[in-house]
Amino acid sequence: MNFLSLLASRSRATVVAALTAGLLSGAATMVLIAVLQKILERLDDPGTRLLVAFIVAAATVLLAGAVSSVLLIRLAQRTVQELRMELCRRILDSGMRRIESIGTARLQSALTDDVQVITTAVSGVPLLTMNSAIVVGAFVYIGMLSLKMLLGMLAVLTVGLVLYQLPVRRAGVHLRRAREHQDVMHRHLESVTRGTKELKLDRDRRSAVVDGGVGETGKSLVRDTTRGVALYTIAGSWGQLLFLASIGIMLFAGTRLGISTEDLTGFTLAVLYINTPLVTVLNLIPALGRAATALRSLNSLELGDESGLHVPRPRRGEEEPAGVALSLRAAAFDYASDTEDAGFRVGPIDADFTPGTLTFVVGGNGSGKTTLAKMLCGLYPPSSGEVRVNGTPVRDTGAEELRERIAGVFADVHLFRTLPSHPDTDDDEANRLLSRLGMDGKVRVHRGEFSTIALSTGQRKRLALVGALLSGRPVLLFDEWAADQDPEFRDFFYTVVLPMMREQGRTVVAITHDDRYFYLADQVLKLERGMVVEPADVQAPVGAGGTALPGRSAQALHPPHAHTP
Ligand SMILES: Nc1ncnc2c1ncn2[C@@H]1O[C@H](COP(=O)(O)OP(=O)(O)OP(=O)(O)O)[C@@H](O)[C@H]1O
Repeated sequence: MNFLSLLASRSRATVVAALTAGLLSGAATMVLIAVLQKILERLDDPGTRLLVAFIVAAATVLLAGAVSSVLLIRLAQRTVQELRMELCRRILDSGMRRIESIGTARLQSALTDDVQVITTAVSGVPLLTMNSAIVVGAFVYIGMLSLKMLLGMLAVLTVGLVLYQLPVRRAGVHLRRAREHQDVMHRHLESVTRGTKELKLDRDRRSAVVDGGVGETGKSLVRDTTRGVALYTIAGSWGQLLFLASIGIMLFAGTRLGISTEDLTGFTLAVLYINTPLVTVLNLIPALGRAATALRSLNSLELGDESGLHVPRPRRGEEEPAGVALSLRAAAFDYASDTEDAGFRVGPIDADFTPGTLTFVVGGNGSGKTTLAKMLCGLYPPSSGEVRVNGTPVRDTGAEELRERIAGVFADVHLFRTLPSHPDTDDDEANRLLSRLGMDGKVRVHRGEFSTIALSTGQRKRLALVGALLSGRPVLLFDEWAADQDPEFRDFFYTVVLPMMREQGRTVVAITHDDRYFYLADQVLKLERGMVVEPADVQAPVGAGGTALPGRSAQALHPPHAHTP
């Protein structure tokens, strides 16, 4: 995707119409200069015909230019908006690993800085087109006056363009470097916004991030941006200088070359007339250079390629069993290593997760629990082996087919203000659930939207749980949901919520470290260094049957029944 094809790809018809109007404006410019020249030759009595010609030519220059600009302004603004939407879609269409390896700082930078730079350049396109048309029109006029003058002009311009390339190339190098500094800058800024608490507590680190990180990167960013833009400006001034020099050369050498005084007047008039449009065009070139760098940077993200996972959904609309069984068959996921060492492998794992069962995935930190969950959800395609949905390999159905059956609450959950849309969900049901989770008086749901999400970490997770339960998805996955909950709600989660979901025929998978509840599970998958190992005997603790909170029976919860999308 380059800058012009970006515009042209949106609406060819608009581009063609805008260019036609631009060309008309350029042609009218040519006529206008010719008319001006004729008027200058007969200043004592220009006559009505010249007056009418002047009015028509001037009106056409302005009107055609305005039409071209308006068409391009609309197109430019729509292009930027579509670019932003496309970028969001492509990010969400990309494989999780790709997103993780790009990192949030770079994605943020793409969605804000790059799109902003492109917006600036795209907004300049109408001016650029209109003024370029005027410049081209004037050139054609010069050619019509005298081929010698046009050739002389083109010779000067060719030398100018060749020399123009030198600073422009160098400017490109600086702008590309500046773009890289910008990514680093976003990483530092992310530390400031996400690590505020830690930075407030640690003066040395604060100084390292602010002075060393933001400060030093900022210096490099300022240096390379300034050099890049300055070089473009110098190149622009050089172009303008050559243009003016061509007037001097023509005026001094023109008569010796056999060019008439009238033609030389016309030439001077044309060159002076296009001086302002030319300066405008040359001033817009740095913005185009920056936009080209931003586009290259967007292209280098290589988004939207979830290899092997994007296949049509052949089973849409067909009858399916209410429950969804997931299974892993020799499924393994390999993390490539950044260093010389071998990366980390989770698997190969064979496991079944059947409807109406509760599986606990347990193991030490870094043993591979979350990775297994991501494979099971279709977020990570297995490096080898397969994930199956109701016995059909995901590779045959597409990961989307799997993902649409799962509601997950991950350890680093992002809470949306709105509940997942589900036909059976109503506000009352959501509010009943909120009340069961001790959130009444704090949060209400109105028209599917939480009244607030400015809550504690544990409370936000309760809201995410409400969303998952109301989603009606047949598979539920919780990654250490209870870790942030107080003992009362932790107990409620394990002894009421999870068994209730199981009773409804859902396939429930919970990653946990809470060994006192392991006895509640139908199966416990224990991971060690990426492999499933035999768990130690899981015993029901004394009095385990009485752990449900008084008055909070499974029946009192009333979440909707599992359904297939
Ligand atoms: N984004 C990543 N890039 C590279 N390697 C990773 C990444 N995430 C995890 N790993 C590797 O995979 C291993 C397992 O990570 P995973 O998050 O699955 O562990 P976990 O059992 O969920 O740990 P925890 O209990 O701490 O959440 C890690 O030890 C690490 O070596």
